[in-house]
Amino acid sequence: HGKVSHNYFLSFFFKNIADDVTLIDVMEEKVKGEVMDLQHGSLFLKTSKITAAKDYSDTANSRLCIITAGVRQKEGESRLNLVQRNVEVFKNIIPNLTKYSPNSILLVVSNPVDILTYVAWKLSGFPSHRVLGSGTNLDSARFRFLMGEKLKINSTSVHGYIIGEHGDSSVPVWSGANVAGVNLQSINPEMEQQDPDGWKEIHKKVVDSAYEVIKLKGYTSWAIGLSVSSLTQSILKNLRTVNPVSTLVKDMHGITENVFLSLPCILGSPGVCGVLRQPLQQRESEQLRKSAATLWSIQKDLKL
Ligand SMILES: O=C1N[C@](c2ccsc2)(c2cccc(Nc3ccc(F)cc3)n2)CC(O)=C1Sc1ccccc1Cl
Repeated sequence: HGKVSHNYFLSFFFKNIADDVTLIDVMEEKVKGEVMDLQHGSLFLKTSKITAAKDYSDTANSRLCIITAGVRQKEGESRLNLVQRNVEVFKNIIPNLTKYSPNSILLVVSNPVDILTYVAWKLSGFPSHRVLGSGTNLDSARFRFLMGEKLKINSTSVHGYIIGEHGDSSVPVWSGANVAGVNLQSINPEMEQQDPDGWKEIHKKVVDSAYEVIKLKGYTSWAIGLSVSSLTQSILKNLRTVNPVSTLVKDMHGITENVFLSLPCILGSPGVCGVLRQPLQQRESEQLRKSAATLWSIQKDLKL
């Protein structure tokens, strides 16, 4: 809602992700103005149809529905209270989207993303492979950027996954961090323990930099927009790339509840085509199970 959500998607238009984009927002005048302003740039874009929806019927037969709507966390508001307010917002959005696009894929970006992806799954009744959350895709992008800075190697060649719960409690999979298959752990085995070059510091910087951007500019838009654009491209073009996104992880890594957490997923036109079972250290799978329990303790009380 407001200026942030639409900034998310400028990268959409710059990267020719889709040829037909419909924006819908409770701020009807705002979205009408945004779309007009984008249409005036058509000469310079390759997105043939940009529409401001007057109502949900204008979103009919969408292949992919991206949900960025949500209320902002109030000063000192508990996460549970924020979630319940966002559940009310989703009770409006999800049934309307699925009524007009019953075969679409739902991609949730709104925070807290792992819980709201579960909420979208429950409210939509869709099979779990057609409901995913941006999850730790942004966390992992920042992680690869920071490792690339440290190694002076382009982040596209520095591989590494942050999995689990998006945000403060995310889990870096150090055993998988590598350049050209050369595991960073073998480059300096102590990185887990003494951590001479501050590798542990990198995961902390992933979290701290989120707060730093908020402090400096008040919100985040470009990195999340670009990271969601890349997920969208893989789905709409059936690229089958592997990305850390929030998916139903029940029966994986000893998790028994219906919760959504990020694991490496193969993304294509069906949605989540597969989930990679990474060998995790005891400590890593324990953190996933701890997050699963935390999310379930909130989810079980939600009135859906
Ligand atoms: O880059 C961000 N910015 C946000 C933000 C805030 C206002 S506008 C955008 C951010 C930044 C910092 C904290 C934070 N916390 C939060 C937790 C639960 C919510 F429901 C909403 C926000 N959110 C939203 C968000 O999730 C991110 S990524 C992020 C956040 C915290 C730790 C690590 C990462 Cl990789």
